[in-house]
Amino acid sequence: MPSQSALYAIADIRAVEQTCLATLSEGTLMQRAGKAAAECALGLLPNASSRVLAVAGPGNNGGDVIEAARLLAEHGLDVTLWLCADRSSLPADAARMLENARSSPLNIVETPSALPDNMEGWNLVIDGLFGIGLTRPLKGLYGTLAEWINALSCPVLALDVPSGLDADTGAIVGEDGIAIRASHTITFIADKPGLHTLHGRDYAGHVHVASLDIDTNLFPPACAHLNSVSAFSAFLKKRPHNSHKGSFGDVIVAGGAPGMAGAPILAARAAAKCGAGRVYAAFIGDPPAYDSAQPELMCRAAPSMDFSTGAVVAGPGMGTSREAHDVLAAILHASSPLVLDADALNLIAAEPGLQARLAELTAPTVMTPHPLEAARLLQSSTADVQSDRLHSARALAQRFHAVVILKGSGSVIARPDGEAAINTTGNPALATAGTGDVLAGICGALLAQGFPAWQAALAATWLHGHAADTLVQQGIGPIGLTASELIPAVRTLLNQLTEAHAGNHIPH
Ligand SMILES: NC(=O)C1=CN([C@@H]2O[C@H](COP(=O)(O)OP(=O)(O)OC[C@H]3O[C@@H](n4cnc5c(N)ncnc54)[C@H](O)[C@@H]3O)[C@@H](O)[C@H]2O)[C@@H](O)CC1
Ligand SMILES: [K+]
Repeated sequence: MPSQSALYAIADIRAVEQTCLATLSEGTLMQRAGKAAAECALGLLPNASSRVLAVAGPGNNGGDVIEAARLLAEHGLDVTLWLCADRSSLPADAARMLENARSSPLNIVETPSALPDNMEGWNLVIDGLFGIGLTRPLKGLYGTLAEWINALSCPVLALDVPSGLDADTGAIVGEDGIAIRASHTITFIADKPGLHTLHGRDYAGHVHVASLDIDTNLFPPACAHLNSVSAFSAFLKKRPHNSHKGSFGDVIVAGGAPGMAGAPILAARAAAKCGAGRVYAAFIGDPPAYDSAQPELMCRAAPSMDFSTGAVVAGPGMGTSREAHDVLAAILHASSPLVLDADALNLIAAEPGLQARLAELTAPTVMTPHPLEAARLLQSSTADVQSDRLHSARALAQRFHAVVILKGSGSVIARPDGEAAINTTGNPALATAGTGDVLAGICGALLAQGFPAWQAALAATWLHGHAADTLVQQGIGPIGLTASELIPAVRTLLNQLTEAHAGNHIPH
C-alpha cells in the first residue's frame, strides 16, 4: 500500500485497477471492497439488530455495495438493498455479486419507483450509487435519492466516493448538481484528492482507506499528499542556550494603508509569537507610535524601511495605491525571503513589471492567495480556480516560481516542480477577517528562522488549521473565533511540536 498520506488521481487508480483485474480472479477486488466496506459499516452500527439501507447504482460501485450488504445481512443485521439500476445491464462483477446475494437474507428491492415516506428507523445508509465512474450530474431517481438521504439523521457511509462528488477535484458534478453528504467514506485502492478539498471535507466526512491488498509496486508516484507534521518536522529545531534575538531572524510586515492598520499588526503579532527574533510593522499610512497590546513590535513608515534585513511579509491591508506599489517594488528588489499576501497579490496581478521581477527571485517565496486573488493572478474566474484547486495552485506556483498556498477548505500547497499537498487541519471558524494575516505572519516567522519556503508553507498551514481545531474543541468557535485568538494557540502548538520532534543538535 502506498503511504497513508498519498493521493491518487482517478486515472492512476484506474490504471492500478486494470493491472490488478488482469491478474486476479474475477470478482476478487470487488469482494475485497465489499468486505472492507462491511467491516467499516459494522463499526458504525449501534447493535446486532441495526437496520441498514444500502443503495446500489448501475456500475461497479453498485457491485461493492451489493457485496457489503450481503455480508452484513449474513452477519444478522436487518439490511435492505435498493437496486437503483436495471439488473440486466449491471457489469459482470456486480451481476455476480447480485446473484450471490439472492440466497442471503438480504431484502432486495429492485428499481424502487418511490421513496418511502418514513425517514426514521435506519441506523446507517450505505451509498453505492456511483464511484469514480461518475460522468454527469445526479438526476431523476438518483438526484431525489441523494436529497432524501441528505435529509436523514443517521450516519451515511459512502463507498469509494460520495455519489455526485468528483474524486479528483472535490467539485459537485453539474452546475446545480447534488452529491450525497456522507459522515464517513471508505475509499478503495488509495486516497483521492477530491475527498479532501473544496466540497470534499463536507461531503466525505471521515475518510478511511482500504487498499484491497494491492501490491505497492503497481502504484505510480502519488499526484499529491496530505499535509502532515512529518513533512516539515525536520526543520523544528530546539533552541541553544547560547542564542540571542539575532539568532531567530527579523520579520518585516509591510502593509497598513490608512484605515487598514489592524492587518499588519495581526501578521506582526503572529510572527512575534511564532518565534521571530525581532518584528517590524511597516505602514503605508502613518504608523502608530506602538502596538499597546504588544509593544515588542516596532512600528515604522514603510517607504523608509530597509527590506533586505529579514523575511518580509508583504500585503496585509496594503491597499493598491501608488505608494503601496512603490513599496512592493522595493520589497521585490530587496530579494529577501518573502511572503506575498492580500493586496501584494492584487498589485502583482495588475502589473506585468512586478510579475517579471517576482519570477526572477531566488530567495524563498511563498504566495498565499484566496481563490479570488488566485483568479486575478491567473486572469481567470474564481469558479475556474475552484473547479480544480490542485491544478490552479500548481499553475500559480509554476507561473510565479513560488510556493503557493491556495486557501480554502482543504488548502492546497504547491511548488513550481508540481509537488502538491492538501492540508487536513482547519475548520469554518477560520472563515473570518484577519485569519489570513495570521497565516502570512506565521509563514514569515518560519522563513526568518530558516525554514525553506515549502516546509514553511506546509508548517504554517498545518499549525494555523490545527490551532483553530483545538480552539473549537474548547468551545472557542467556530462561531466568534477571532484571528487574534488564533495567535497564542499557534504558539502553544509550535512549542509542543518542537518539543516532540526536534532533535538535540544546535541549529546554525
Ligand atoms: N472493477 C472492479 O472490480 C472494482 C471496482 N471498484 C468500484 O467500482 C467503481 C467504479 O466502477 P464503474 O467504473 O463501474 O463506475 P461507477 O460504479 O461509478 O458508475 C459507472 C456507471 O454509472 C453510469 N453513470 C455515470 N454517471 C451517471 C449519472 N450521473 N447518472 C446515471 N448513470 C451514470 C456510467 O454510465 C456507468 O454505467 C469504483 O468507484 C469502486 O467503487 C472497486 O470495487 C474495486 C474493484
Ligand atoms: K458512492
